[in-house]
Amino acid sequence: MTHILAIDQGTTSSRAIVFDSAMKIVASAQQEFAQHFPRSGWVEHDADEIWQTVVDTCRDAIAKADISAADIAAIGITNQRETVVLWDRSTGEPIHNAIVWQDRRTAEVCATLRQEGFEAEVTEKTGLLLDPYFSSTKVAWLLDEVEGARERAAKGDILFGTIDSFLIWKLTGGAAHVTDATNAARTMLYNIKSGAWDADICARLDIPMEMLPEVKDCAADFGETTPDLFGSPLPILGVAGDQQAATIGQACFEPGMLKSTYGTGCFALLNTGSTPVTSRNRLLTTIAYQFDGKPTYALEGSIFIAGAVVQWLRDGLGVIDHASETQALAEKADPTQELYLVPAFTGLGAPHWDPDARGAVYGLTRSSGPAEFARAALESVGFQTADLLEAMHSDWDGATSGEAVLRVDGGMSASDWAMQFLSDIIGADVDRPAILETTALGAAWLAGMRAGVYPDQAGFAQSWALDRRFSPKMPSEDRERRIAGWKDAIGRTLSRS
Ligand SMILES: Nc1ncnc2c1ncn2[C@@H]1O[C@H](COP(=O)(O)OP(=O)(O)O)[C@@H](O)[C@H]1O
Ligand SMILES: O=P(O)(O)OC[C@H](O)CO
Repeated sequence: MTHILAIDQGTTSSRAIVFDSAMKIVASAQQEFAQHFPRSGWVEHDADEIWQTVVDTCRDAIAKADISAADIAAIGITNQRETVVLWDRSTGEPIHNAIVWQDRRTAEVCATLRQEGFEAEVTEKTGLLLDPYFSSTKVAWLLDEVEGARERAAKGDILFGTIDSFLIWKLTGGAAHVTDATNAARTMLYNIKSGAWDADICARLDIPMEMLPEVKDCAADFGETTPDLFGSPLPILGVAGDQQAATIGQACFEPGMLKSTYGTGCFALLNTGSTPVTSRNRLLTTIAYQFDGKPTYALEGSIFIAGAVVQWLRDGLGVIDHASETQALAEKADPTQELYLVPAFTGLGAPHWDPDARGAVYGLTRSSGPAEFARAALESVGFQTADLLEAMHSDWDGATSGEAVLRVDGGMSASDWAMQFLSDIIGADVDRPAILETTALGAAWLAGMRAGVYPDQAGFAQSWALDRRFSPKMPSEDRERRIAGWKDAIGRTLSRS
């Protein structure tokens, strides 16, 4: 029993990864599932389909690893956060499609609650902003729209959970209705300071507390899978939301340590230690991880478009066939042209939070072509990160102490060009680890540590290995000019400007 099975349930695909006793990946399986867009701005998933992809990929990964369930010491789960599932306690059937974190259907409700002055209380208690991104208003929407749901929820017959919670319910055959503190922290119903569901917020949104799961540490006993699923029962011993799992996988365990994950979007988390820091710059305060009942907090900045700007070059403009071609294009771009591409395709996230802004390109000349666009696209990710780090530094003194290093992961961190520009523009070292699967690694470590097969926190931190460090090379006057150019571009793009 030396292997660990990590389930990484993401927004577009489910993955299962088997790690061996040395925390090395031995096999993995991945399945995409359908995205449903019933109306403009609405995004749904079929939770049953997600469940099926999770079971299939787990079985597949176990088979590929050429082991049996009896060789697996524990399961760790990491998941897309905020997405809401409501299901029937007696049948385990979802009562509606899951409403995904990207879904904007509760924008008006949020605006009204904000006008009524509710945001201060929400931020004070949950560390979040009154935005449709988070779970709570989606839960309220479902209780309003599905006939009889609120009454049944009040009797405890309908349960709420984020994806981790729903998966655990299914994996354990309905034996456990639980979640972990990092997922709870994204619901906008959980008081991150007192560590409890907040009765006032639940009452204000008319959400019966009977439907909420029990909240546990990230490394805890979440239940055991039914024996029929994988051949023998497996304990679920680790759970964390995907961005928190990446923070853990990157071993950002000390205050001041910072990671940024570059997938479709980008999520940067700065460990601020045992005290929650309130942002003056509209960053989120969240729980990075929780052990022994003690939360460690983080400031989080979310950017909606990172790798997706590269997808746009491929699918929208058609100037590349593969994401990796951006490197060669950027290298041959005309150095005298300074294009600024603001990828506000779906509005701007932190620190601007402008849902109505739309994308723009500034500085075009007659000789601007694919190479200049590719370079501007990669640069936009660095500039957006610089905005987040500036906000973090202004929010928290600890962010500037010690050796400032940004640890990166996610698909886009494979781009050497983008990572060098990132280092140049933030003026700090950027470290890319040997294992880029940091999200799954984080979940696996939580479970393996709890099972006693993986090292403790200090030992795990020591095992973190560098692939490559990118250090700033850009002269400071160039950096200042480029940042000023970006700020000007952002200022022109904001819908309020
Ligand atoms: N070599 C590369 N250069 C630039 N961008 C890349 C490269 N490889 C992948 N990407 C981008 O990374 C993203 C995929 O990263 P991934 O971590 O798999 O994302 P997600 O988990 O959000 O689906 C895509 O948007 C893709 O455009
Ligand atoms: O599934 P991902 O990797 O796009 O991550 C989604 C985030 O958890 C949303 O907050």
